[in-house]
Amino acid sequence: MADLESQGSDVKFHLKQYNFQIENVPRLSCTDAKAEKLISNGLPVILTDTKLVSSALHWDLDYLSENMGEGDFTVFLSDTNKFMYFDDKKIENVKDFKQPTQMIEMKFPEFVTRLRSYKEGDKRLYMQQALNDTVGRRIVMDFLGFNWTWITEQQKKNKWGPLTSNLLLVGMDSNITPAHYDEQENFFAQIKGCKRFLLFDPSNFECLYPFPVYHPHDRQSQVDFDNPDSLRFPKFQDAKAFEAIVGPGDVLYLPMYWWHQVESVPGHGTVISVNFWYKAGPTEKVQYPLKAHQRVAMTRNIEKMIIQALNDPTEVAPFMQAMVLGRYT
Ligand SMILES: CC1(C)c2ccccc2-c2ccc(C[C@@H](CC(=O)O)C(=O)C(=O)O)cc21
Ligand SMILES: [Zn+2]
Repeated sequence: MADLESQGSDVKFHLKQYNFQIENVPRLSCTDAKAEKLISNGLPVILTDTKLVSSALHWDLDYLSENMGEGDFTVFLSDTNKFMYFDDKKIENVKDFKQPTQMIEMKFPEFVTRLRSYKEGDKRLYMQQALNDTVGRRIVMDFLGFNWTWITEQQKKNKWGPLTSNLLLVGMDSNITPAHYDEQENFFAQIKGCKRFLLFDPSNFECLYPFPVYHPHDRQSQVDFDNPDSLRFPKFQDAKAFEAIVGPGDVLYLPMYWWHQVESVPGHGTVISVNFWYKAGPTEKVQYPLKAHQRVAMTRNIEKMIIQALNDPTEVAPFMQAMVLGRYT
């Protein structure tokens, strides 16, 4: 991908500014031993030459419109540029929960028409759809042309579990996926346009204040990065971000449990990506001190146990406070 810096600092200028510390994620060739080492240690790295999705670098809205077939595709609509994930199975746990986005199904050509007729004030769109067998045969050929040899080798070397899905993501530039973490390993392949990732090590758990596990926004940060509430979230300013800007052909290794906020860089038009989510491998044997992501997994299990035992979300906080305040504090 053309080096962003060579496109002058205007790209940097477009990027939103935050007041936490930001360092760069390394950009390396996938043949570089340092890259292998980072991946095996569960550290993020941008790989510049995997050819993982070279067979799809010609994808654009017209090509996809002609070849994505007759299926329905999942599109999220938002009144703002933020597309916050929510688990609809947990909505009943939170009184008057306000859904931040609307999910609708539509044919690909309709999605393209709406994208192209977008004007200020309209709802923004973000398509997020697992690639399935309803797609046309050209897309199947492109999909089969992915560098499965390389990625399957990575899966084996790092003892990951099975590939669970390939999400096709087609969005508008300036769309933002707010900070969250996933419980799967992720090779994120950029096909068209640029995306800026802000990544945070799982040890930033205390700085990013995730919603309760029973909340529809489980795994998402409660902090509004554009207007952080320093009274409720005093440690947010101590968060330590790693920035990764990916363009066509780049693949970002996004380790499981790493927080990420994803911004589609303005001025590059439609943004197309495909991610490769892998289940975790067999849980590594426990060594002390526990790794940050193991603490996160443990915290989640304890929250789930308490919620199940009390069977009432509103009782969870008083229960935990009674257990800890004045006894462990
Ligand atoms: C925001 C959106 C469309 C969405 C809405 C409702 C439910 C789920 C999702 C969902 C899941 C994954 C992504 C891709 C990526 C973020 C990005 O590229 O924007 C990312 O986070 C990852 O690959 O882990 C994006 C989305
Ligand atoms: Zn994610």
